[in-house]
Amino acid sequence: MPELLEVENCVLAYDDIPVVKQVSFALETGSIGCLLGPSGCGKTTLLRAVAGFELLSSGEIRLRGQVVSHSGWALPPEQRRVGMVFQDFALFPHLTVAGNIAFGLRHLSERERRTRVRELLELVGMPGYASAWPHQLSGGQQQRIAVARAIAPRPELLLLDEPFSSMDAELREQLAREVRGILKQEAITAILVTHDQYEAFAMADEIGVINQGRLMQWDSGYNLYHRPANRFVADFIGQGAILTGEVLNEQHVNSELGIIPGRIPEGCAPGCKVDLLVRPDDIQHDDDSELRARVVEKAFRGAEFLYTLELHTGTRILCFAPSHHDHAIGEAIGIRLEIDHLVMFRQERQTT
Ligand SMILES: Nc1ncnc2c1ncn2[C@@H]1O[C@H](COP(=O)(O)OP(=O)(O)OP(=O)(O)O)[C@@H](O)[C@H]1O
Repeated sequence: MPELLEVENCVLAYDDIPVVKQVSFALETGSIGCLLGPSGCGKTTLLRAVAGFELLSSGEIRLRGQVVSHSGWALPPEQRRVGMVFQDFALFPHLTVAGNIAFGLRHLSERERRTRVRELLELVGMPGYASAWPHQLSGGQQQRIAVARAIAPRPELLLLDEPFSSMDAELREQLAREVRGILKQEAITAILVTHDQYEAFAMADEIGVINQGRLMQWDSGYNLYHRPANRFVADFIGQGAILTGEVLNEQHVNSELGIIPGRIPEGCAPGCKVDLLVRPDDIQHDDDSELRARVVEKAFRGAEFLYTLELHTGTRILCFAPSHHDHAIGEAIGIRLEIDHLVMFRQERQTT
């Protein structure tokens, strides 16, 4: 059985300048994917191509195995059974909440329409709001109604373009989780576009990190954090420091933090220089450890402090410590490595 959506070797260009370069990924029915990347990386352009608003320079897009876009041709958006939710609340101000949700249901009888609107209001947790007007709703409520309106006609695929970006970080994550629950209940396949990794983690099953039009890695949030495919993903996802190391043998590397075991990148002989990714959770504060580092910055995070520590070499690393370990700036504290998988990349500049 084919995947619901297949994007294969897609290239998109504006004025002959490619902004999406050879991107391929696939989504199974019921799965939520995310295109994540910095501003201008091409994620909206790619989403618009999936919707049918942009023409491909080359490549192919298939829905249920049927080609809907290929070089220079696109099945029009209204023939794709694709729903969309945008960043700015696109509710019709002159229609009530019920009128907005019913907008795409004109093919149904009056009774069926009323039943579906009631069902969706329940689903988005706003059963008493049928006759409210959009301006009477909060931003989060408006976006919930926008989602209800988009999924009312049961699209095969729902596309969400930065739907929560005008909200503050906490509400954004909460709404992303809620909308995930709604989509999962209705078994709707969806693609979210965002530059916010926490929103992506809260909502998506699979995330594609894009940089300058190229897909760097398509993977679960867990793997992007713990097994980044390259330096860009390692820097973009989560926090951490990059240390320099030198390969000692097939299993060990020598670094500013001592000799550490890890999987040596392919083609790296002893003596090869590598970059090591060290996450804040890889470093444990331990008063009894001989390895010490100086506190240069600290940020209170409630249960924890995020310490920026300087090693004797001058390199800075990050460390979470329970907030009852309240150390002063300038103090040298004991640290211990607790690295499960050491992530390392071959340094690009070397020739050996
Ligand atoms: N209509 C257009 N004409 C010419 N260039 C465009 C057009 N739309 C987008 N671009 C360019 O294409 C590149 C990708 O834009 P796109 O909007 O897809 O990025 P994005 O990752 O969604 O960014 P953002 O998060 O800022 O919306 C950018 O360099 C942008 O300037």
